[in-house]
Amino acid sequence: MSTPVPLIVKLLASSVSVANRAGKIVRDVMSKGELGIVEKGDVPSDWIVIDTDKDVLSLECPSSLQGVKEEDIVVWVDPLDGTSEYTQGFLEHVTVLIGISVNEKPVAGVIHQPYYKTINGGEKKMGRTIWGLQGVGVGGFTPAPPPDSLIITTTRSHSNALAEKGLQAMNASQVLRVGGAGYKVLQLLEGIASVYLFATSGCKKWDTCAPEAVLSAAGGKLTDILGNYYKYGASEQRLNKTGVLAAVNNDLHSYALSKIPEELKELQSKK
Ligand SMILES: Nc1ncnc2c1ncn2[C@@H]1O[C@H](COP(=O)(O)O)[C@@H](OP(=O)(O)O)[C@H]1O
Ligand SMILES: [Mg+2]
Repeated sequence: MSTPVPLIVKLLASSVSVANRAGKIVRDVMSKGELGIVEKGDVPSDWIVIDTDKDVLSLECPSSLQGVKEEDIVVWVDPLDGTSEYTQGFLEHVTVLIGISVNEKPVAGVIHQPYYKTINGGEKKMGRTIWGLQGVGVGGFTPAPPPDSLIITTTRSHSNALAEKGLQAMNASQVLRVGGAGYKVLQLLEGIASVYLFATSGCKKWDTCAPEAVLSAAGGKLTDILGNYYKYGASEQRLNKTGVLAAVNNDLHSYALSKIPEELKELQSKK
């Protein structure tokens, strides 16, 4: 008799399949040029996903996650992160996010890019799926070390005076303005940017849960601009009031945190 697959691994494997299908639906909707409303009970049968990703299903579950029970888990889903960019045709920025938290902490997650193109032997493939699992690592792509100079990635469509103040204080060699929390964390993981900074409120739990899970599985860190972790329990407020600060390793995170002006931290903590 084979041993049962631990719940977290099963959930992550299903999330990979769900994200792949969701990505296909996003592409189909875009190519038809219409956003329909699906009534409850009228979901097309090909939207129902029953398969699970075989590679993820065979991952070894770390001992710390083996005994996790259903009531300890909250899943945060953003079916279309980078919405403004989606409507404006910046399709590479769009992601499907599924974040799995256990006892308020993101431990596993999926970032799917529906419009990522690969050409293999002349054959074009659309979409790629990146996953992370605490204590195991990440898959679906090849991580790269951070750039040599300080490159910040930040919002393209939701900036304000506070966000700009934070950016100025970084004195970065370059600021990249792109859409979506998922895409910005991928830029960190692929060595395109060093730090993700959004020094104001606006992001929600469903924007940061999967990116935080994937980033931390790769050794990175995502917090608010005070350096505190967000909690992902079901009763937590949806809004990440005190901004986002993320980096691919602890040193870069501490460095960026030290550069955020106290005045800005105080303003955020009083909110
Ligand atoms: N001022 C604002 N108003 C509404 N949503 C905001 C916001 N600032 C940030 N967000 C949220 O943060 C996510 C990432 O923002 P950005 O792409 O600007 O970095 C967005 O996800 P969506 O694109 O899924 O709506 C959006 O939910
Ligand atoms: Mg979003």
